[in-house]
Amino acid sequence: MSNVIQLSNVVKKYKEVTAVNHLSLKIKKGEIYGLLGPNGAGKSTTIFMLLGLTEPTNGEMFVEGVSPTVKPIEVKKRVGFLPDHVGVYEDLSGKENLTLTARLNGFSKLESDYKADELLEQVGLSHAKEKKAGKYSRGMKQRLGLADTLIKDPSVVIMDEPTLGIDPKGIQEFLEMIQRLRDERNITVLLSSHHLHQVQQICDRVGIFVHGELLAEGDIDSLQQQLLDKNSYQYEIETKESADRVAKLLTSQDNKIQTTIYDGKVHVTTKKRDEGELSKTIIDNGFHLLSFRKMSYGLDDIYQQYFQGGDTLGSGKI
Ligand SMILES: Nc1ncnc2c1ncn2[C@@H]1O[C@H](COP(=O)(O)OP(=O)(O)OP(=O)(O)O)[C@@H](O)[C@H]1O
Repeated sequence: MSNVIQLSNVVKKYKEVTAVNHLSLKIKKGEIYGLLGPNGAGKSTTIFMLLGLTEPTNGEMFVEGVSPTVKPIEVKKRVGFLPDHVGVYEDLSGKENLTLTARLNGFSKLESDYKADELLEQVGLSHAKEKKAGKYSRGMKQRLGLADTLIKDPSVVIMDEPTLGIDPKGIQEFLEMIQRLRDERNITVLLSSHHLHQVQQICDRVGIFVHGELLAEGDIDSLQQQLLDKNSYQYEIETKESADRVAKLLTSQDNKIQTTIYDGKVHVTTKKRDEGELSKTIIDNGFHLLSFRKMSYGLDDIYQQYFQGGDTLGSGKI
C-alpha cells in the first residue's frame, strides 16, 4: 500500500514555542489513523500544516505526493477537512446546504441535487434533509459537515476532534459512519482526538502525540508490546492470604521486583519472565495461590502511561 500522507522530520515553531518537534509519519491508503494527544500536543498545528494553512519551520510533508507548502490549492482539491465545530447555513435545510456547496464546486444543478441526496443518505440524514440545519443536533451538524466535505470526492479526509460536544449515542453513530465511509470509498482518514476510547474503536493505527512529539505508534497490540518491552513482564497474583504479605515476600526475595496492590491482588512488574519461579516462591512460603495471570493492557492503560508518565500500570486488563 502506498503512503497517502507522509511527514519527514517536520518542525513547527511559534517563536519560542515548539508546537511540532521532528514529526515523521506515514499513513497508508485506506487507513484510519488516530492522532491521539492531550490539549496543546500539536495536533491542530499538524493538521493545519497538512492543509497548507501554515508552513512548517523545517522538514517536509506530502499528501498524495503533493506538498501542501508548495501547492496548497492542489492539496485542498484532494483533502476534505472536518473541524470540531462545522459551520452550516442555519437558515438553509440540510439538502440546501449541500447543493450550495456542490454548485460552488462547479457541479450542475442536476448533479448537485443528485449528490446532495446520495450523501445525505450515506450519512444517515435523508429523513431530515428538508429540515433547517439550524434545528439539527450537534451530531447531525457534524454528519452534515462530513457530507459537505465529501462533495468534492476527496481521497483523504482529515478530522480535528470531530466528536466534540456530541452525545454518546451520536458519537457511536458518527464513528460507525466514518468506518463505513472508509470501507465504501476507500478514503484515507486522519483523525485527531484526545478520546482514547473513540480512537481505539475505529483507528487501524494510533500515534500517541505529546508536546509535539510522537512517543509511540502502531496498532493497539504493538503499542501494548512497546510498553511491555519497556516495563518487562507484569502479573496479577491472588492468594488466600493478604496481598500485602505476598508483596512483601516477593520484594524481599528480589529487590528489582515492583509490586502494587489492586483490588486485593498483587500486581508484579519484573524484568524477567518467570511465572514458574514466582509461583514456586509463593507456594514454598506457605501461601495458597488462588490465581496467577499474565496481564495485558488496553489503550487506556497505554494512554495513562504516556500522558501521565506513570511508572506502573495499575489497572491492566487480564
Ligand atoms: N498561532 C499560534 N501562535 C503561537 N502558539 C501557538 C499557535 N498555535 C498553537 N500554538 C501553540 O502550539 C502548541 C500546540 O497547539 P495545538 O493547537 O496544535 O495543539 P492541539 O494538540 O491541537 O491541542 P488542542 O486540542 O487544545 O487544540 C500549543 O502550545 C499552542 O499554545
